[in-house]
Amino acid sequence: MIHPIEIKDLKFRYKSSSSNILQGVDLTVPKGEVLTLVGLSGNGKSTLLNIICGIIPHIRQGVIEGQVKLWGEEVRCLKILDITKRVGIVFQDPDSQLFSPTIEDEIAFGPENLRIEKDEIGRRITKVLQMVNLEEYRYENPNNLSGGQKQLVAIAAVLAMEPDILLFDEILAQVDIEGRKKIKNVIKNLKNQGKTIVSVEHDLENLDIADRVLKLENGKLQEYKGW
Ligand SMILES: Nc1ncnc2c1ncn2[C@@H]1O[C@H](COP(=O)(O)OP(=O)(O)OP(=O)(O)O)[C@@H](O)[C@H]1O
Repeated sequence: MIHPIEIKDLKFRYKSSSSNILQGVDLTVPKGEVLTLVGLSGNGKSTLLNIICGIIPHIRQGVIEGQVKLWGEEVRCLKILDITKRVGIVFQDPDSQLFSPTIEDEIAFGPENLRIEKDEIGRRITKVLQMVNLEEYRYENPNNLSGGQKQLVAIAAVLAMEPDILLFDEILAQVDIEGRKKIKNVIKNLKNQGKTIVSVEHDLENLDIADRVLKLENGKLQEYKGW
C-alpha cells in the first residue's frame, strides 16, 4: 500500500556539520493521520519537516541518505513546484510568511506560481477563506490581523495549492489561547477532509489534536511516553 509519507533509514547532516542530525529515521504516515513530533530543541524536528517538503535539498543544502517518499515518489526526484502541489509547510512566525498587501493577494501568490488560471484562483481563494473562517477579511491587509488570524492566512495560502499533506512547524507557538482554539478546529476539519498532517510541537497542551505522538531523540523517532 502506498502512503502519503514513507521514510526509510533517513540520515542527514548539514554541509557545515561533521555529524548526522538524523541518524536513521523510519516513518510511515497514513492518509488522514495527524502526527505530532516532539523533542528537545535542536534535535532536528524542523530539519525533518524541511526534508519532507523538499526545502532540503532543493533550497538548503545537506547530505541525505535513505528514502523519503511522498505517495510513493522520492521527494528528491520531484521538482519544487510539483512538491508544493503535494505538500505545504507553515512556520512558527506568521509575520515571516506574509508579504502581500491583501489577504487575497497573499493566497493567490502560490497558485499564480503554479500558473493556475485566474477564475480558478478566485474560486480557490473563496474556498480556502471559508475553510479558515476568514471570508470577511479577503481585502484586508494581513498586518491588521491578530497573530492567530495571520497564521490562518498562512494556512489558507498553503491550502490554495491543494496539497494533501500539511506540515506545521510550531504554528501555535506565537498565538493566544483564542487563536489556538480556532487553528486546532481548522486542523480537525482538515483531518476530516482526509488531509495528512505532521506537526511539530513544544507545548504539551497542544498534543490534544494528535492521533499519534513521536519523539525525535538521538537522531531517531521513538515512541512518546511523556517527558
Ligand atoms: N542551515 C543549517 N546549517 C547548519 N546547521 C543547521 C542549519 N539549520 C539547523 N541547523 C542545526 O541543526 C540542528 C537541528 O536543528 P532543527 O532546527 O532541525 O531542530 P529542532 O528540533 O527543530 O529545534 P527547535 O525546536 O529549536 O526548532 C541544530 O543543531 C541546528 O543548529
